[in-house]
Amino acid sequence: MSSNTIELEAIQQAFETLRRVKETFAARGWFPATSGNLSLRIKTDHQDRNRSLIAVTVSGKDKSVHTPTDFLVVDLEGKPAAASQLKPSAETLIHTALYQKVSKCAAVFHVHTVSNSLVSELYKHRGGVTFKGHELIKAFDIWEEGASITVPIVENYACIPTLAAEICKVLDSRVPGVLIRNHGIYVWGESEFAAKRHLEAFEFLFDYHVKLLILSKN
Ligand SMILES: CSC[C@@H](O)[C@@H](O)C(=O)COP(=O)(O)O
Ligand SMILES: [Zn+2]
Repeated sequence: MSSNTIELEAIQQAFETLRRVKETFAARGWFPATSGNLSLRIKTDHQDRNRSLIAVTVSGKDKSVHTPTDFLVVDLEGKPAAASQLKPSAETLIHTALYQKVSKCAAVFHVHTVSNSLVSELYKHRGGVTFKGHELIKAFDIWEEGASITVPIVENYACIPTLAAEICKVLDSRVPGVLIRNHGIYVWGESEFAAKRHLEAFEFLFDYHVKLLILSKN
């Protein structure tokens, strides 16, 4: 089999995986008003990380609808790997920055939810939000009893290279996610499975926290 055929198959596989993730998250209402974006590192036969290709969602589409043009391939600079009319996510440079900065990063997911936005607004002044003693912290592969994690929060800069740089400044190797104030969350993992598990755990913690705050006010 030629390396072109292998690469083509890897691209198709990545698109299919992203399609399944997109469908699952859309069913949960995690892509309101065309927001959110997803990417996956494409497994190719070459080992050079700097030559990696990334499958990413096309910008501005209704992510609850399945079409033949929902994804495209970009390089680590965020440039389309082949001539295309399709526009990669406006936030592609955040994805590419994470693939370059986080070791073994293989998938990056971004969603806007009411709970992640509320938590980001409530705790931005502290630079992060801390969760302690939750069973679901184990989803981040942290197993000590009573463990705590702090999810960093950055300002929502309109300039994407600035936003990407700010995210890279606050990375914590134990915590695979960063909140952006009144915007959403970026989450990653060593596989699509791990990134999805991480995102579900973060969203559980945010929902729990917001509901606890409401209940404690009554
Ligand atoms: C329509 S609001 C959301 C966008 O501004 C952006 O934050 C977002 O998440 C989606 O952008 P996209 O270019 O579709 O990947
Ligand atoms: Zn966004």
